[in-house]
Amino acid sequence: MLLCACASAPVQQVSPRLFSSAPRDYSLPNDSWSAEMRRLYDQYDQEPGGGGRWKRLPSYNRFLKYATAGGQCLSRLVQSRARLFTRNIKEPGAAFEYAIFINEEEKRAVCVFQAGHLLEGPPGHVHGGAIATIIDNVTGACATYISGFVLTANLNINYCSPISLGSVVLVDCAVDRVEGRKTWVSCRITSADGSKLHTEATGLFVSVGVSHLFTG
Ligand SMILES: CCCCC/C=C\C/C=C\C/C=C\C/C=C\CCCC(=O)SCCNC(=O)CCNC(=O)[C@H](O)C(C)(C)COP(=O)(O)OP(=O)(O)OC[C@H]1O[C@@H](n2cnc3c(N)ncnc32)[C@H](O)[C@@H]1OP(=O)(O)O
Repeated sequence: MLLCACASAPVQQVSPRLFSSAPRDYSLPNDSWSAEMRRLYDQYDQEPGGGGRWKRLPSYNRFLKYATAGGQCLSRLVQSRARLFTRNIKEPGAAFEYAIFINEEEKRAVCVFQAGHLLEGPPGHVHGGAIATIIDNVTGACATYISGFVLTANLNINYCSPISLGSVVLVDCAVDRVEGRKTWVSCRITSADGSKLHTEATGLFVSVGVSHLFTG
């Protein structure tokens, strides 16, 4: 648990700045991307403000940047070293390469995901925990976009066929229902051409105030 003894600090005093002033956007193409990854990315990527159906979500390796105005609840050391799980390996292409696109009208999110060699589970294939991670990330982004700040309350996953290391797959999510604080999202991972089903999942996300993270 990362929260320290000062978890009872008044929430108003916790004003973490989101992202650094010039953060690297990890969702942009890099040299490790295969031609297939690039092709799918181009298929969904659209000009900002162009009125297209899909909007790419930028992706940074940290949520909180240590700022003098905030940080009462996490130690300076923890805050300065905290990194988003999916973006904490520096070598391009080694782990999670992905870009998430949101379709607000359809309440959908699609992620193009290239699974790197550090994600191995069964020989030559992606670890189930890594698959759960990308599902949590994409369904979480979809729920956040529709319902605001949420936490994952429940995730159910059926692993239908293994995903080869280095391959590119599509993670396709949709918000099924919103009821009060609860948002249900379903998800399918398929091969890039959609012909093969790798994984099916459903998630329940519960809306919380940011203060929930500091008060438990
Ligand atoms: C974390 C990153 C967020 C960053 C946000 C910033 C920017 C975002 C931008 C883009 C986002 C991009 C990507 C997203 C990235 C990553 C996503 C990762 C998300 C995670 O990795 S997140 C970590 C794992 N997650 C937890 O660490 C949660 C631990 N947990 C709790 O913090 C509480 O447990 C909580 C809050 C879930 C509920 O607690 P609570 O006290 O607020 O509410 P309560 O218990 O009353 O439940 C209210 C109603 O939900 C029902 N309910 C609750 N739990 C249920 C369950 N399991 N099954 C079925 N129903 C359930 C109740 O039955 C009731 O239903 P009803 O109202 O009908 O009675």
